[in-house]
Amino acid sequence: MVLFFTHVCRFVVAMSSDKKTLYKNLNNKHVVVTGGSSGIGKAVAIEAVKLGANVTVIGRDIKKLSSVVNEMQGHFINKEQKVQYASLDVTSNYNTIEKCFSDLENKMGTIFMLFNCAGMCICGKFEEMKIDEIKQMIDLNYFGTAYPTKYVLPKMKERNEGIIVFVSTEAALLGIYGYSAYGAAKWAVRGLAESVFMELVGTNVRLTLAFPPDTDTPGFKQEELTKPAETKQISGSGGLHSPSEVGRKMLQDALKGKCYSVFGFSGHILSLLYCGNIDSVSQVFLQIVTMGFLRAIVVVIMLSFHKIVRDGLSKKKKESSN
Ligand SMILES: NC(=O)C1=CN([C@@H]2O[C@H](COP(=O)(O)OP(=O)(O)OC[C@H]3O[C@@H](n4cnc5c(N)ncnc54)[C@H](OP(=O)(O)O)[C@@H]3O)[C@@H](O)[C@H]2O)C=CC1
Ligand SMILES: CCCCCCCCCCCCCCCC(=O)[C@@H](N)CO
Repeated sequence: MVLFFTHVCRFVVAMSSDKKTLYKNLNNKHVVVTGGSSGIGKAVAIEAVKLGANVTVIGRDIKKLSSVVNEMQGHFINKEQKVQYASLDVTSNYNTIEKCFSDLENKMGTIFMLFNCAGMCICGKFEEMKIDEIKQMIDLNYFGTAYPTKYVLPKMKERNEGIIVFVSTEAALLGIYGYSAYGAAKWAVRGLAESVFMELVGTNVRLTLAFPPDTDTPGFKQEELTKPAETKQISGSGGLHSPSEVGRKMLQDALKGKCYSVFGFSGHILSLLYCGNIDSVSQVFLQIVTMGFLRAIVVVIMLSFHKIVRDGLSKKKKESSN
């Protein structure tokens, strides 16, 4: 029985990740990575350099940016390759974003790929979040993705080529305790992607929506400091992944023109169940045949998450009565 289940799972993962690569290298192509100075974005930037791309990394802190530029130079695969950074707060108003992106294109050519990796998570129960934090989550995670995308999208459509990547989270496939303000912003990113998918039908422009699980980045280490115990326990069940593994997979999926990029077992299962756009015939087939069964499994998992929350409540009650 266990063996059968393992084989079925392997088959499911293999089927849901089959697709051919549209672009084998990125020679002479300009790739922009927001949040490219740390964590997942930095891993993506380095992988893109290894494929021959000219890469721009965007962030606020110039020290971090210039150190990544140095690191990227160490991975050049041809003499013509160029890298640069731009210090930009992606929560700025649209005019500022537009000006910065237009300067970048003047310096390094039209943008072929945009990775929206700038983002962060402030955890906590919704009623305990500061008003500023709730707004910051939307400004950074949603508008910080929507505005750069608004800039590149019409140009890509005009040239009829280009790839955009949105970085959401597994916590936008399932509502999770402690990820309320952050999760909502990442659900908005997912919502934007789902509509843009249909607006791209009939064009060669591609959008990839990524759902990373916990990933061991500087941002993750920071968020762990204030993360509620319940959130740690629930989120941890998706495992802890390395930024290079997540960055590489994200880039590969984007180069395949996939709508979705997921990581690990939990990501594959959740994406089958919470399906949106059509990625491949085999994936749709799998969704149709596994839907009921997977729903049952995820309900059991969700009930175990509810138990974690209930246990937390009784622990806090006990502590306050002592
Ligand atoms: N790590 C994880 O567990 C997961 C992360 N994600 C998402 O992946 C993305 C990357 O996360 P991760 O690598 O962990 O984060 P890091 O904190 O390690 O890196 C974040 C990057 O974004 C930049 N950034 C932050 N705020 C701004 C801003 N206002 N304007 C421009 N750049 C900004 C940072 O540079 P600087 O501070 O100098 O501006 C840095 O380069 C985020 O969207 C995150 O929500 C999703 C699921 C899991
Ligand atoms: C067999 C079926 C498997 C289903 C298991 C469900 C597991 C749910 C795991 C949710 C993980 C959420 C990670 C959020 C990471 C994130 O966004 C933050 N680290 C922000 O930086």
